[in-house]
Amino acid sequence: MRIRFTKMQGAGNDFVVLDETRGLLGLSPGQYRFLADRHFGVGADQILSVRTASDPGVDFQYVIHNADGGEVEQCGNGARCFMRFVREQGLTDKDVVRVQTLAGLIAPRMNADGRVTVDMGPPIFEPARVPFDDAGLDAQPTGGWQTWHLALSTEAESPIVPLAVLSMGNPHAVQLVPDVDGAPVATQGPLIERHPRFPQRVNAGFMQVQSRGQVKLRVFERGAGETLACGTGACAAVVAGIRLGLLDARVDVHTRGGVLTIEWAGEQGDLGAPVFMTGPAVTVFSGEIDVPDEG
Ligand SMILES: N[C@@H](CCC[C@H](N)C(=O)O)C(=O)O
Repeated sequence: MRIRFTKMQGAGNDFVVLDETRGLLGLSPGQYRFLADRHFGVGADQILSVRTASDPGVDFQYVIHNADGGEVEQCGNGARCFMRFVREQGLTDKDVVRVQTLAGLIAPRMNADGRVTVDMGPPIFEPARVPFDDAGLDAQPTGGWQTWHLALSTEAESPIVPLAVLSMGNPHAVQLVPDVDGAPVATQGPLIERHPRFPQRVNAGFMQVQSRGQVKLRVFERGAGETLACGTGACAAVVAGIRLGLLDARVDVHTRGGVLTIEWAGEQGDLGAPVFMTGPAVTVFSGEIDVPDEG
């Protein structure tokens, strides 16, 4: 099957974007993996599918697959690219669109400077909804909130890591590190991603706080490995930092691929306040590719 695609990136987190508004392509997990493959396919951290929505008042449906072929609930950098895609392809002329995702409704807005701001909805803190299995674990009071001290393996010398656990529609575990460039992302990332306490696996964030308004962040993403940036990871890290008493309500997150600005008014009384994320969304190229049949 020959398909048209658009390659996009947001702060270096890269995507293959597919227009399925005129009909579903019916791709299998293996075919998503092929598109994401950097040697045999196009190459991407995630595949984004743009579909029509059935609910009145909702403009589009946005479906996300990780590079490993698994469907996931949410993708922040992808949401900004989604917005640029539907505008550039003439699928809408609206400045704000309402988009259905597996995690609920989000609302990307195109700014005059070309960046995109996304209302990502509220963070989720209840362990069962992350999902995170907290049975028998004691939360450690930390800076006005809590962290969970998890042994990363059953070996005697296993590191025990304090993690802030929350969901932005998808699961995140965030730890504070003194120096993000020297952080053990490659070694601890896969262990945290597949820790048995996270039944649907988890995205593992490593955050260095530089000031109350500036952090550096690296994320080992579930289903994709370390990426140059993770939008939901940036939202989760900032929300965690605010709840831990370390950050103000507006924070610039410096990733390896660019800067994302995250705003959350939750500590002013309403933990259900939405998180806003602003950052770049860039089209790289478009093309066609033959996707092998499976079987
Ligand atoms: N890169 C994304 C997150 C994509 C999904 C994530 N890997 C997961 O499995 O939850 C972002 O920008 O948020």
